[in-house]
Amino acid sequence: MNAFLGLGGNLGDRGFYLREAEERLARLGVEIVQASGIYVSKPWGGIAQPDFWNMVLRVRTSLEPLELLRVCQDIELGLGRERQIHWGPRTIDIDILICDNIVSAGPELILPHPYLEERAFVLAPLREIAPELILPSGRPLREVQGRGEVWPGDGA
Ligand SMILES: Nc1ncnc2c1ncn2[C@@H]1O[C@H](COP(=O)(O)OP(=O)(O)OP(=O)(O)O)[C@@H](O)[C@H]1O
Ligand SMILES: Nc1nc2c(c(=O)[nH]1)N=C(CO)CN2
Repeated sequence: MNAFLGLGGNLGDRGFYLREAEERLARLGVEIVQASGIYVSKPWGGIAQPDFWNMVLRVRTSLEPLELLRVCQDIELGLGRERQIHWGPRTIDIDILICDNIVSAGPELILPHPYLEERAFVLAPLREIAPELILPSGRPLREVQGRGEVWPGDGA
């Protein structure tokens, strides 16, 4: 399965958590095919909190989508992610954005990610690594901006 993952965090050493999440994914059966640069973004969703660092990975894995979700959640927990406020601050969040052309609306996993087209902090790094991508809705990625302020960071 080919997939895109969205990573982000806004607590602690944000560069460390992004790098560490990438390394742990690779160790747990998720091959990193391509990684975007790191982007800095204003918090999306209306909660006052520190700026985020975000990036997107193109990955390949033999895991099923729900298995991939578990791996992502285990890494989040291992890196000190605590679920407190919905859309609130966190050390690391790993969202599954797209898995092949799988569409699912299960209780645990919604694919494609429901806010994919609304989040500039996801669309900007995705555009860097997949500029020709046609989004699951049929819209070309290059024409979709989403909402929110995002700019290329200077790396970790
Ligand atoms: N595509 C997906 N990727 C990751 N989690 C998902 C997805 N679809 C549904 N979920 C579910 O969302 C639940 C809440 O996830 P989480 O606490 O990371 O939300 P959030 O990061 O605050 O918000 P958001 O998912 O909008 O980024 C998870 O327990 C997971 O079961
Ligand atoms: N800029 C930005 N804003 C967010 C982010 C994020 O990763 N980046 N994640 C959220 C919860 O998933 C809520 N808001």
